[in-house]
Amino acid sequence: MKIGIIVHSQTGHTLLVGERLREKLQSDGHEVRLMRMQNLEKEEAKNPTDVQLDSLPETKGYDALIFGAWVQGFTLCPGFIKYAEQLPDLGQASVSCFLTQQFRYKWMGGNRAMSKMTTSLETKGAVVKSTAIINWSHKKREQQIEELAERFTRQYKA
Ligand SMILES: Cc1cc2nc3c(=O)[nH]c(=O)nc-3n(C[C@H](O)[C@H](O)[C@H](O)COP(=O)(O)O)c2cc1C
Repeated sequence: MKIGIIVHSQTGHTLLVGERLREKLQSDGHEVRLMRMQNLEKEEAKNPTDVQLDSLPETKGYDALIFGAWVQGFTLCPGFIKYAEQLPDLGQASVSCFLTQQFRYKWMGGNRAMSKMTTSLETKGAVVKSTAIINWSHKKREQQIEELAERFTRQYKA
């Protein structure tokens, strides 16, 4: 399958998870494109309207899409909200989502951010199949990333 992984990553954590996922998907025989976007200038803007993105990755032309973003101020980073708002209709596409966050527990912003992330994509017609949250300071972070790559990859037929 042709799979697009689209991540918003400011300092590189979410990108790194995207890279791990790409490796796993590729080793299963998929054709994968990983696309990263970042905020320009006001890097930690709190309001999506104040965010300027360096790119708007294309969602067309893939058999499956995976989105990644991060937790900012106990909710979804505004850069991803801004990106999701401008997306075209995703036409019932099955998508998967993941988040990274610094804190060890998902209830410290992760769950709330994931709920926003899935809603923002569902508003565009997507059907969210799988979700995952990586807690960056958790001692089992490596295991979390491996589990994510394994579980997400299992959904697709090579
Ligand atoms: C302004 C700001 C606010 C943040 N707020 C939270 C938060 O509420 N909860 C949390 O767990 N991590 C928080 N973080 C940490 C990031 O979610 C974490 O470092 C994430 O992995 C960054 O992803 P990136 O490296 O892909 O940009 C915050 C980071 C920044 C810069």
